[in-house]
Amino acid sequence: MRSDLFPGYGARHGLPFLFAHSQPPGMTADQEGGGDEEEEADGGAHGLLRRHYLPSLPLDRVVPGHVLLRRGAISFGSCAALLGGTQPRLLSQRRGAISFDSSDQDAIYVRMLGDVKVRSQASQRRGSFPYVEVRLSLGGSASSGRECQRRRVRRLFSCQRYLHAGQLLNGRPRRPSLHMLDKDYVGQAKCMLLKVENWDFDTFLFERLTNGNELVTLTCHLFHKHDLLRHFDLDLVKLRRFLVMLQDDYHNQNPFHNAVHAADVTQAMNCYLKEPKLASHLTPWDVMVGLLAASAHDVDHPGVNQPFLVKTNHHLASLYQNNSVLEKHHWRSAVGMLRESRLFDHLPTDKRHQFETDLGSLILATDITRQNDYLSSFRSHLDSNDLSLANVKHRHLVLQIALKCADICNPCRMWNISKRWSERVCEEFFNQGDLEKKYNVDVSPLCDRSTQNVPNIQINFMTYVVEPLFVEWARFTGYTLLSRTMLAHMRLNKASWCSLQNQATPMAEGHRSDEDTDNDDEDEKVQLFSSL
Ligand SMILES: Nc1ncnc2c1ncn2[C@@H]1O[C@@H]2COP(=O)(O)O[C@H]2[C@H]1O
Ligand SMILES: [Zn+2]
Repeated sequence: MRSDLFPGYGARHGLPFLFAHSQPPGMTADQEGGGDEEEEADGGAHGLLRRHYLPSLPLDRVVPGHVLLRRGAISFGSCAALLGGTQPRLLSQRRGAISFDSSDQDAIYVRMLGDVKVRSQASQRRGSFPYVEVRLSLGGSASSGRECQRRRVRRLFSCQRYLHAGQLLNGRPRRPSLHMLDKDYVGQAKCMLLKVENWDFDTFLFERLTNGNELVTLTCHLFHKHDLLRHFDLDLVKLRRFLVMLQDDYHNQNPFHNAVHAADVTQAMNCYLKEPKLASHLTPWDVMVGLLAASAHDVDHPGVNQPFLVKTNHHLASLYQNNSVLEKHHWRSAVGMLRESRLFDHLPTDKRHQFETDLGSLILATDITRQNDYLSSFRSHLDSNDLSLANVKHRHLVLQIALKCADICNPCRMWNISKRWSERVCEEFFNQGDLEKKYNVDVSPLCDRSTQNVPNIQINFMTYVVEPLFVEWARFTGYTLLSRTMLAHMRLNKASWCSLQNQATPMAEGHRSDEDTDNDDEDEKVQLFSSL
């Protein structure tokens, strides 16, 4: 690995934050940043206490007070800091933009990129690696500084966040050319919502018609439709505030893992919740957990996969011990936002905790590396015909499977929509591969654009990941029209990719992309995708 993958160096040279988080081997945090270290009497039985003052790196930033209070972000919002323990700036370690106390296990979550203040400065970009460069290029002019300051102030008025979701204030790129057409677009978006239960719902179009507010608009609509606001006595303002935060924390610049994907998965989840076999047993609680898990399941996704985070020693990988790293991060981020929004403040504590636990268990099920565990459990229940949906545990398993299906349902959409998702997901893989080459780390399977092609990736993904899951789902639903439609689309799409495969860029010699999969058993083929 090159030394410039490591912190300090990364931050100073404008390299991605993703790389600016750990220490070069053999170097302490203090050495790294030239920070001071001093010994203080703590006045207690411990005698002398060694404290590490964190260095101020060029890209370091002050964490504003309101951020300290919000979301329990890292240690600065975790119990130790809130209860008057260690001060954030005196914490024992730093990782990239953020300081944290590694001994504090109460942190709710760690933000991927730093804090809100920073994101509002680089309002056009979110995400890990292009991020620092954008910041640097914005850093120069006084007028841009003033504009950033203004934006930051406006952002504090959180009511504006939901009134003007998706625009200026929440850091999403403004979309050109709507202006006078806004009203027409809103009308058309409403029309689309009338058919929100149709499988041919086009989330890309919905994104345009809602001017980038697809996730907020769709989820709010579904909450109304399922009468969840009334049932749980929810405050609409708080719900919108939560959803705007959520939408805001998806990274628009990810070709695939962005808020449109979240909206797409939420729409699919709603279709599955409507399946008669399931719908008749679902409680409002199940519906609410299912919909919110779908909306939140990839929040703050950095556009690279877990192996990438592990091999670049990303702080999230160590925080979550290299295990379901991204999924845990999505879950904890969502919990942080839920708490900040106070959406469930009126519910009893045990209910709130129950909701957070259920949300986590659904989101963690989307970890594709665990696909076979869930699939075998589901299959064996179907084989023995012992699923009882009156049983809360069985219902929960079915909800997990439903969310898994929703997460990878893009190959089961109509060709013109499905193809766009396929191209986007491969673009994200290849972008990661480009980064890996650039920084001289192993290129992940399927991420090398010089040896892979889209049709081949799609055919394998459908054959070894999508089809086995949807076949079982169809069996569970009793081969409903929706299940048959999805399988039919998937098979047609696969045939289309097969015919396109012949025209695709030939693989480099010795690197046929199916080479790795030809002689392996199904499990290994799934694992190939699991590494994504
Ligand atoms: N069309 C697709 N082709 C290949 N991989 C996909 C496709 N759709 C989803 N995936 C992968 O499936 C994974 C499901 O979990 P993730 O959202 O973490 O990341 C997703 C992608 O890595
Ligand atoms: Zn997803």
